[in-house]
Amino acid sequence: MTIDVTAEDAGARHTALSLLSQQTRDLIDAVVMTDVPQDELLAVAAELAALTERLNAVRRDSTRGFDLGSDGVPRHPGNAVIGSANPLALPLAVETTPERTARAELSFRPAHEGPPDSVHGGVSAMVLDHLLGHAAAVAGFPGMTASLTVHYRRPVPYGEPLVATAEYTRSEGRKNWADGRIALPDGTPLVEATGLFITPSGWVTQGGPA
Ligand SMILES: CCCCC/C=C\C/C=C\C/C=C\C/C=C\CCCC(=O)SCCNC(=O)CCNC(=O)[C@H](O)C(C)(C)COP(=O)(O)OP(=O)(O)OC[C@H]1O[C@@H](n2cnc3c(N)ncnc32)[C@H](O)[C@@H]1OP(=O)(O)O
Repeated sequence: MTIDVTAEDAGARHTALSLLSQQTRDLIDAVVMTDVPQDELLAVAAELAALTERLNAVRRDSTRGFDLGSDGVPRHPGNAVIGSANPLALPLAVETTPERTARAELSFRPAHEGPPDSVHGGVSAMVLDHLLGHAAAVAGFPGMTASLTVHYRRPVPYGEPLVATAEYTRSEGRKNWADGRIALPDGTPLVEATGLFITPSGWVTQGGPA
């Protein structure tokens, strides 16, 4: 079966994909938290296998594209952190200032658990990696993460409102740095990070990632 997706309204299709992704996030959390009997687990697994088959009826050859706007803001529906069409993404809704900052309100979910009752350190690092890179990009310096230094100050709770912030700090040639943190709403820092984002030489002449 083939479907000409270009014939569909792109906005409506994106809305539908976002809805499917959100439903899948809810499903993931339900799987992590469920306590239904074993027979029911097996029955749901069989239904899910059938649903997966329906989605696989028409598959893309490559993942959804990445687009960096002239404002430095990435548009990337398949992204693992911000992608509205990626069930693994929170998704993070990032607010920016053109000068150098990025900010997002977020709440982690049970599926992000690492130590008991708190968020896996790798998940926190992933969020900060993205947000720091975002801050560098809106400052005019998009780049690939070369290094990320993370300091874990306090356990990060899931299911509670948190705030992530990042700020571009400086550049040396193609090397660009940003700092950021995940904090409680009252400003108490939980995780702090510094990242080095290197603009690949090809991007300098092309004006951004292809
Ligand atoms: C939405 C995210 C999509 C992914 C990113 C795409 C676009 C980004 C643009 C905007 C997006 C906005 C927000 C989000 C942005 C980012 C968030 C997450 C991004 C990622 O998730 S990204 C995946 C993980 N990331 C990689 O997959 C990198 C693999 N790697 C490479 O692609 C190369 O390795 C590269 C490009 C890093 C450097 O390559 P290169 O050839 O340009 O560098 P070169 O060797 O010329 O060195 C030049 C100078 O940097 C120093 N230097 C080099 N590497 C260093 C290191 N690691 N540590 C410390 N210093 C280093 C040298 O010592 C020299 O220093 P000096 O000039 O002083 O001698």
